[in-house]
Amino acid sequence: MIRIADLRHRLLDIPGLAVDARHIAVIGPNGSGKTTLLSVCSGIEEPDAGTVRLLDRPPSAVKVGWVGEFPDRTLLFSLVYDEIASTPRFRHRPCPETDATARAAAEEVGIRHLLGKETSSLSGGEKALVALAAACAGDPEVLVLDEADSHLDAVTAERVSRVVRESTAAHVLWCTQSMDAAAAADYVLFMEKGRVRHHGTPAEVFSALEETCFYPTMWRVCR
Ligand SMILES: Nc1ncnc2c1ncn2[C@@H]1O[C@H](COP(=O)(O)OP(=O)(O)OP(=O)(O)O)[C@@H](O)[C@H]1O
Repeated sequence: MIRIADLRHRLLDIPGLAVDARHIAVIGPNGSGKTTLLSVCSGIEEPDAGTVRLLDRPPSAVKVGWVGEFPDRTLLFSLVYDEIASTPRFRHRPCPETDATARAAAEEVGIRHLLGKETSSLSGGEKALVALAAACAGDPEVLVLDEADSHLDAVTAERVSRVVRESTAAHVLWCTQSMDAAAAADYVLFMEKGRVRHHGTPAEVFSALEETCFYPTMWRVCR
């Protein structure tokens, strides 16, 4: 369960919200506060006021895997292997376990062939996959993806969706500009000007957005 109460942070103004769904898509116009909400829910930023609880705990007490919109800005290490291994290393896991975890995460995301490469030599999409592998290597309880699909071709985006579907995370908070991807979520939050304007199942939320550019293309085609 994700619970938000009296949350105010910069433009965010969310009086109350309780979501008991696994795959939650966060959508809305540019500048509506999606990244800000994800940052607060991940514990990256402390809210100015109010509370966020993930699994009945503050975000700082939850294992959160974060995949940002611009992996260029968040990858810390020069080697792909070290980037993925950094997650278990930061948790002081023993070396053999760290090695096995890093290799398994790379395998899961389909980038084992990149393990020996320099992160600076990767494409944008490859960097996003490395960031996802590093997030998965932490065995996250909550996985947060901020437009992680924005640099990916359709096949790679599907691979990311599969990894996310198969992850053991109790919640996946996924901000996306792909309304077709959001339509496949269990729950959708539509943000506007810092507020959650609509929330519910994809059918509930998109029925309110039918005349806007936020209506999924696949649904429009199939109507
Ligand atoms: N560190 C910051 N300090 C002050 N204002 C900020 C900061 N980060 C974001 N903002 C402002 O908060 C608003 C919401 O930004 P945010 O990145 O959360 O929107 P978004 O919905 O994720 O947008 P996009 O779809 O363009 O990524 C924007 O107007 C932005 O300028």
